[in-house]
Amino acid sequence: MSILITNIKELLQIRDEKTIKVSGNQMNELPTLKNAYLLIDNDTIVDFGLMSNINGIEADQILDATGKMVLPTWCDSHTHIVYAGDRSQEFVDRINGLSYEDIANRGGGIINSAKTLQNTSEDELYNQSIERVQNVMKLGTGALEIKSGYGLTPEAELKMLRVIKRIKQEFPIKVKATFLGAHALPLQFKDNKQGYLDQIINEMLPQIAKEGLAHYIDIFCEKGYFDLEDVNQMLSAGKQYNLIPKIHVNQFNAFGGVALAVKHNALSVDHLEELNPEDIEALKGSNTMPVALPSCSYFLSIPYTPGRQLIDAGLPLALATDYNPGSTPSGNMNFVVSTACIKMKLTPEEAINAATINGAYAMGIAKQYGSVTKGKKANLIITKPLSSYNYLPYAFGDNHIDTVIINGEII
Ligand SMILES: N=CN[C@@H](CCC(=O)O)C(=O)O
Ligand SMILES: [Zn+2]
Repeated sequence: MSILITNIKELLQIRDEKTIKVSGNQMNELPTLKNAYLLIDNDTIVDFGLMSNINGIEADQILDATGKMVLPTWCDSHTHIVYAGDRSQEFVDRINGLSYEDIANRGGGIINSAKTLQNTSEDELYNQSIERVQNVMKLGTGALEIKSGYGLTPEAELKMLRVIKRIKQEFPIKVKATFLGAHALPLQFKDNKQGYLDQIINEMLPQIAKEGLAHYIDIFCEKGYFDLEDVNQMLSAGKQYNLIPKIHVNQFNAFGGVALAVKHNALSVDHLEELNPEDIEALKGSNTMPVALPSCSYFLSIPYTPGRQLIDAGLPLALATDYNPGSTPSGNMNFVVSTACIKMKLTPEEAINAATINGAYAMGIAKQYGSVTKGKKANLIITKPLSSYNYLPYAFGDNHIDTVIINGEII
């Protein structure tokens, strides 16, 4: 099956196969082609160019993109999209004055979601999760990193990871799984943190490795959750099973987690709402991608990651949703891109780079996703007719998407 997209007003994010991330000033460059065509063969982008050179190209299906933009689908490198139930009551509690921390301290928060998930069957968890996956695909997301971490027992963590595996097998969207056993301390280990870490290391990790259920390992490095010593222990244990680190760090407090993650050669450091000059220094010259989650800042009314400062320091930046029931009940990457421009002062070029090629890098898939490149997967958004690509982040909250193609399939 081949698809030819013709008369594209502007084809965005065209790159050669060597570009796997963009940093600093390069982030403000978005290579494009005006009045273009693009040819898909099965699941792959095989050709693109100017309409004036289209002569003789044929295909099974023609899509006319007059007035429309075509760009790579979003790569959402940080989600918790597999969860059970919701926490809308906690949302109301926060409106009425409780803080996120107050709610966690009285047994709500992550522990609340874990309780619900433990009492939900694997099939039911799958059904609730795929509804969200189908929605984000329609919103233009073509790749998803998905974390465990709402199980907090060996059975429930494995249940989450098996659901992620099933999603990976059943849907055209690219999925990468991350094991986040160290997301919070379960109540039964309230006074025995090492006991829980031992359970992760001795019971969960070997089984996860045996079933090939995860690619990455994560830990919530935060006051009241897990400290630097725990991070060391967890990331070293993960390494024994070839799990690459991607960590939650600096959401509420900055105390050296970024440098430690870099020392462990983490693929990404995510959140960074609190950032010290030492953190920026630690990231310079590393292979670690800083990831901002602006919808989380929006929803919790916490500071936005100082993305401008990171980019101005010559660093790369990726954007992701953090889709989860507690701090970000939304998987809309279009909103993330708008919010990064409006609140973090990224330019549209920087935000699009951060949500495509750099997002792909932050989930280890940049060789096949994140740009319009011959040989890469045919994951594309065709917009409605737009005056320019600036209109995408500018007119926030509206749906500007006409068609989504994932793995060569029209969604
Ligand atoms: N910060 C830690 N984990 C999630 C949210 C956890 C929750 O409230 O359920 C996050 O990335 O924001
Ligand atoms: Zn998260």
